[in-house]
Amino acid sequence: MATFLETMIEKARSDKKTIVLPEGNDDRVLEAAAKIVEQGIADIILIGNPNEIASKGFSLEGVEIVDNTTSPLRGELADKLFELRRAKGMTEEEAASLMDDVMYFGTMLLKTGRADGLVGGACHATKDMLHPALRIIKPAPGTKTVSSFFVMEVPDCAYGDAGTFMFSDCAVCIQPSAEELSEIAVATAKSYERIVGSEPRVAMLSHATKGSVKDADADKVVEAVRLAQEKAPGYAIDGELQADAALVPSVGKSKAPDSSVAGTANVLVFPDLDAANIGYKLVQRLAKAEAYGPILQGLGAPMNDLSRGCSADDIVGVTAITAVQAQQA
Ligand SMILES: CC(C)(COP(=O)(O)OP(=O)(O)OC[C@H]1O[C@@H](n2cnc3c(N)ncnc32)[C@H](O)[C@@H]1OP(=O)(O)O)[C@@H](O)C(=O)NCCC(=O)NCCS
Ligand SMILES: CC(=O)OP(=O)(O)O
Repeated sequence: MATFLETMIEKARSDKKTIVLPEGNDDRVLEAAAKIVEQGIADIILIGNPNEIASKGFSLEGVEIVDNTTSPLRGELADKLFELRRAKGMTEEEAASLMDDVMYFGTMLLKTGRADGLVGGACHATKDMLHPALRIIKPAPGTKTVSSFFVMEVPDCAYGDAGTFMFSDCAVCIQPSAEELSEIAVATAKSYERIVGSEPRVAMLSHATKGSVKDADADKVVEAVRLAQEKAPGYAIDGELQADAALVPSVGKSKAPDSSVAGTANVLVFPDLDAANIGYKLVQRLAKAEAYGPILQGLGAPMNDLSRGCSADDIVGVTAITAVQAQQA
């Protein structure tokens, strides 16, 4: 059976999109760009200094290299950025100087339709790519809360969909309210359906299962479950569930016998960013899982982050997912 990544690569190839990789100064990004182009996954725009990139010796035939420090597009992109952000207090000088920032420059290539998606974050902290994403690309119409997910592929795992899961929100919302958590749950259910292609079973995680503990944190999840079920009655969404009750059929049956999700969850929604970010990194490192993401959901155009600990192959994977998101946009 094809792995998740093989499926994404095959889909990406079927209708090739153009993806910006803004961090042309990073060897892992150059290695990934060479692989992406060689495998026909996407057309790539690399941002960086062409001489420095050439000196690294990667096979980058067919890759468009744009130097943001000398590009003739700087003026046009700065003017457009100023127009977009002047009401929020940005000056013309600030917009012009942000063209030195590869994340802002790359985001403006996406905003002006020169690319279909962007993947960055190999050598930038998440907030450095979230700021241009949220300020320039902005939430898609009808979306209030932009959030993120990781696709986790856990080897030798009988839980979830034979070891495939989505974890959310591991990157964006620091301390989501019950309302925001319910939006995250519904958005991740939709993402699971669209990206993984099978039916989501969403567990909203807590340190309590079905009233076993009563406190403000557990209550927040209980309220989020109520709101999510109200917003999206067609999806299997349940909680509050502890992780073992969500994943393990026998524990689910004993702790939450009436739950439609307990013991079978493939989408895990964590109560806050601490739990989610720590949780995905533990599974990635201790269970040797592949972790693709963080993939942003709810943005007006596909723009995705990477962990600074990513490998070249992780960048290839996130680029393939971004290209598939661009096909679905
Ligand atoms: C996402 C994050 C950067 C936003 O920070 P912030 O201080 O709210 O950002 P700003 O106030 O500059 O907001 C920028 C814009 O985005 C909007 N925004 C912020 N978070 C948003 C969200 N989750 N969904 C939709 N819009 C959002 C704001 O309303 C604002 O819009 P406007 O300027 O057009 O009015 C912040 O929540 C954060 O740092 N998250 C954690 C990132 C991280 O370090 N993750 C851990 C490692 S992966
Ligand atoms: C998603 C994430 O945790 O990113 P980083 O490891 O770069 O902080």
